[in-house]
Parts: sequence; structure tokens; C-alpha cells
Amino acid sequence: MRRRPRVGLLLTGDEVIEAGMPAPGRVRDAFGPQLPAVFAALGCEIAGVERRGDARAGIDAALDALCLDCDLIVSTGGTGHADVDAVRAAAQDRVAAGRARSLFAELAMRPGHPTFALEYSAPTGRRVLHIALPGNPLAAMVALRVVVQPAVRGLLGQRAEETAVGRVAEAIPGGRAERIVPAARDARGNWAETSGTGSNMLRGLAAADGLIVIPAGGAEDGQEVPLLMLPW
Ligand SMILES: Nc1nc2c(c(=O)[nH]1)N[C@H]1C(S)=C(S)[C@@H](COP(=O)(O)OP(=O)(O)OC[C@H]3O[C@@H](n4cnc5c(N)ncnc54)[C@H](O)[C@@H]3O)O[C@H]1N2
Ligand code: MOO
Repeated sequence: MRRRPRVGLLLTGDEVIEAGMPAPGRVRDAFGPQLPAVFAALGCEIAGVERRGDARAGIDAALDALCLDCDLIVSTGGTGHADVDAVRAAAQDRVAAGRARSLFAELAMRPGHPTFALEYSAPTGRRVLHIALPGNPLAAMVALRVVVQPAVRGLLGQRAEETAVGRVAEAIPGGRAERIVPAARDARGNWAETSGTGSNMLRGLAAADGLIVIPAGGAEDGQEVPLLMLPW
């Protein structure tokens, strides 16, 4: 068995506060309280947690620090295409400078489409994977299940998981791309979307047993769709 992958967390956003009632324009951190436990459940060790605002210098410094000591960096926020989205900008500059290789720049799924991944050549000579999750809490947790969990299996030397299937309890509309939908099993063993599944909400995920994958055209009553069970 391989050693536990060392994971560095980079939580970004000027507006994120860690305690208390958020003032207008502020938001309480949804990731710090849960990601360490999720990574422990996946078999990883948290090597460091960096909290930074949106300033590029801070993001660069945090990435440099985490690269020295981690196998995997997982960041939250800053994945958009605007100038203020410093995580994507920092990653793009590293690729342009030959210090990193882009693995993918976007995903054809909702929520979570701005997720991207790259691999750094760290000064230590090690390769460090960076998976950048969006700031919206459900989008980030969906991308964690779809991308980060399989990556961790790879780092642990485990085989890719087999995709399960679930039968939807009733028709579910599609979207512009595949929809990844928090869902719970009903008494007959069929899967129904939980309530509170906006990409900024975690309520529907908290009540879910798994994520079902709804094709762009939607799923009909009783249709079998891919199913990803949740690791917690
Ligand atoms: N022009 C476009 N704008 C946006 C698009 C697009 O396709 N074109 N996609 C939207 C989608 S979808 C998402 S998701 C977000 C991704 O944006 P970022 O990764 O840059 O995330 P932020 O702007 O930093 O934050 C988004 C949202 O999440 C809140 N947040 C951030 N960190 C935390 C935290 N630790 N705890 C709780 N909430 C957090 C943040 O306050 C924002 O409300 O881009 C859209 N825009
Ligand atoms: O994907 Mo955003 O990733 O819908 O909240």
C-alpha cells in the first residue's frame, strides 16, 4: 500500500469569513469546515491549508508554498475567466512559462463547469497535481466527487471505480450540458433529486446518498442513469 497522498488546500476569496454572521457581500466559509474530513475519508493527509483573498500575489505565494510539500493541491474559487479570477490566471501563467502542463481547462457538466486541472513541475522535481474547484459550494463538491476522488484513487494506486447506475423515480429535465444532481433513494430504491440543489447551496447535497448524471436531453421516468455514490 502506498503512503497517504499529501493534500494542500488553497481556499480563496476576499469575501469569505470563517466565523460569525456574514455582513452583506460576505459569505461564511463552506469549505474549511468540511474538506479536511472529506480528504481524511478519501485516505489523504492534509499537508497545509492556505487561506487567501483574490490578490494574485497571495495566490502565487500559496501555490509555491504548497508545491514544495504536496502531491495534490485542491483550490476553491477564482476559476472564472475574469481578471479577478486569480487562480485561473496564476495557472495559465505557469503553463505559459513552461512550469505546468494543462490537463483540462473546463468540464461539460453543470454545476462545476469552470473546474480545471494542471500538473506542476515542482522545484523539488516532483510532479504536483492541482485541481481547481469553483467557489460555488455545490459546484465545488460535485467537482470534488467527479474529478478529485478518482484522482486520489490514482495517487493511492487503486483501480478506476466501476460506474454504478440508478433508476430515476420520475422524469428529470436536462440542461445545457450533463447535469450532476444530488439525489436520494426512495422506498422502492429509485433515485429522486433532493431539494435545495442550486449551485450555491449544500442543503440538497447534505440530504443526498449519491449524485445522478442526467444527460443533456433529460431523463425519462424510470430511466437508468450513471450514479456516483458519496464517500461520506
Ligand atoms: N462570465 C461568466 N461568469 C461566470 C460563469 C461563466 O460561465 N461565465 N460561471 C459561473 C459559475 S457556474 C461558477 S461556479 C462561478 C465560478 O466562479 P469562481 O470559481 O471564480 O468562484 P468565485 O467567484 O470565487 O465564487 C463563486 C461564489 O462562491 C462563493 N464562495 C467562494 N468561496 C466560498 C467559500 N469558501 N464558502 C462559501 N462560498 C464561497 C463566492 O462568494 C461566490 O458567491 O462563476 C460563475 N460566473
Ligand atoms: O457550475 Mo457553477 O459551477 O453552476 O455554480
